Amino acid sequence: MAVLGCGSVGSQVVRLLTEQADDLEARVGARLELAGVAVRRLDAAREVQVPAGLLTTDATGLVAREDVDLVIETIGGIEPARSLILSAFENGKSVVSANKALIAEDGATLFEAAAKAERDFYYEAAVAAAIPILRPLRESLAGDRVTRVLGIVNGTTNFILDKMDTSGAGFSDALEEAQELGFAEADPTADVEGFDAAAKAAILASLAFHSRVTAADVHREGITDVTAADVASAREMDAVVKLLAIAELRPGPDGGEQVAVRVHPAMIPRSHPLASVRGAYNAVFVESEAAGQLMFYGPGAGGSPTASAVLGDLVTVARNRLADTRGAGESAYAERPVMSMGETRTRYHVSLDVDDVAGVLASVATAFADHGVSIQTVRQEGRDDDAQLVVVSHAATDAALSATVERLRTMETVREVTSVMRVEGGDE
Ligand SMILES: NC(=O)C1=CN([C@@H]2O[C@H](COP(=O)(O)OP(=O)(O)OC[C@H]3O[C@@H](n4cnc5c(N)ncnc54)[C@H](OP(=O)(O)O)[C@@H]3O)[C@@H](O)[C@H]2O)C=CC1
Ligand SMILES: N[C@@H](CC=O)C(=O)O
Repeated sequence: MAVLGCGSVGSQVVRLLTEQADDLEARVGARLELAGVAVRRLDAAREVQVPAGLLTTDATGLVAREDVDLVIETIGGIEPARSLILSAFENGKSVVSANKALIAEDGATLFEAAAKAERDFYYEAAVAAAIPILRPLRESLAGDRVTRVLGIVNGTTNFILDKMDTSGAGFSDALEEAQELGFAEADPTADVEGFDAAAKAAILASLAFHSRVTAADVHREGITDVTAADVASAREMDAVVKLLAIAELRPGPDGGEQVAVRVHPAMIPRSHPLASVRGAYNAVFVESEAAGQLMFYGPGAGGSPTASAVLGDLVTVARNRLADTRGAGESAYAERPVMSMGETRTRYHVSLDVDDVAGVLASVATAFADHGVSIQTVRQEGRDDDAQLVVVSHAATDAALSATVERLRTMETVREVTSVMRVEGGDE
């Protein structure tokens, strides 16, 4: 067996493989021998003592070795991870990976290579780290019909939004604290701009709906524009702001079904199970026809939790290898089109700075009505120069809401559209 990468995740994989070698042998039925650990720099400080002579910078050579039949990829990113995984399959090895970015971008190539080589490709760690969610979607719920997946799948952004909610802090201060505590990376772009969650959403949607969904199909908005005022406004509604990954089956225009996938901040009622997911934790809420509502909760990041999921996959792959069989693979796909964001329906919370004059409420209501967006509630906050209207709509398409907002921006009585946020959960 070979481990590629020995960073946060790879080092914990190596640690568990070493510390639990006897238990793993008992569970698998054969000793899992570590043949090598590929890294970029031999002299880098490591969180784990790698057994002497196992570190190498020749990942390609390691993958091709005859005494390696399982490869664990924890390098991350697109290249060289993709070439190394493809090379592993070409050389007849099975692969376990934690690489959400690669699977969301080009999973199809990897699944086809695994199928052609008749080898396993498992990647439970790629979404929500320690939380078993991909196996339940692929196997446990394979006989049911999943209709919706709603997840908090990024620990960094959940920590930041939770901090903003509990302390009233603004985004920058909460991010700074997340970085000081080691939750957010020095370059937090992938997390706060929603790229990480979008990759996970693509993988969840693919498995939940047996469709091919890539990261490019996911509508993505991050949390950098979420303000302390948005969070306070959510609190007024007894709601909380979360970065949600949402994948759902929706009726398409031709009577068929489409897959709608998106990542954006949204207000959800505090009574919703996802509202109580605090700090850097993750949770995935699944709705299916027969089972009803299921929730999967736990640590969604970190070396050790992620290594737990990697090792789980490793045991499955090793058992399959011994039995000379392979898992179900990813071959059976329905061709469901991806719905454009404009057609996606949700509720909206719109805050406006307005002139405090007679008729302003009616003119704002008319702008919504003219675009077919039904209003659930309107409230005025403040007076005179400080007047604000907060409008919460019933479910409407994104296109209709965007057109409404454009109209509001042209109205003389509307000084500024200060915030537009989606509302999930509760009545449509
Ligand atoms: N960290 C987390 O909480 C989670 C991570 N993941 C996924 O796990 C994977 C690994 O993440 P993480 O451990 O955090 O990443 P790190 O950056 O901590 O580690 C990456 C490792 O890959 C090695 N590496 C980089 N380039 C090469 C190369 N060309 N050849 C050989 N080795 C190379 C690095 O070597 P060197 O040490 O010498 O620089 C390093 O050991 C990613 O796909 C990530 O998305 C999934 C869930 C959670
Ligand atoms: N950066 C991610 C960790 C890995 O998936 C997060 O913050 O959740």
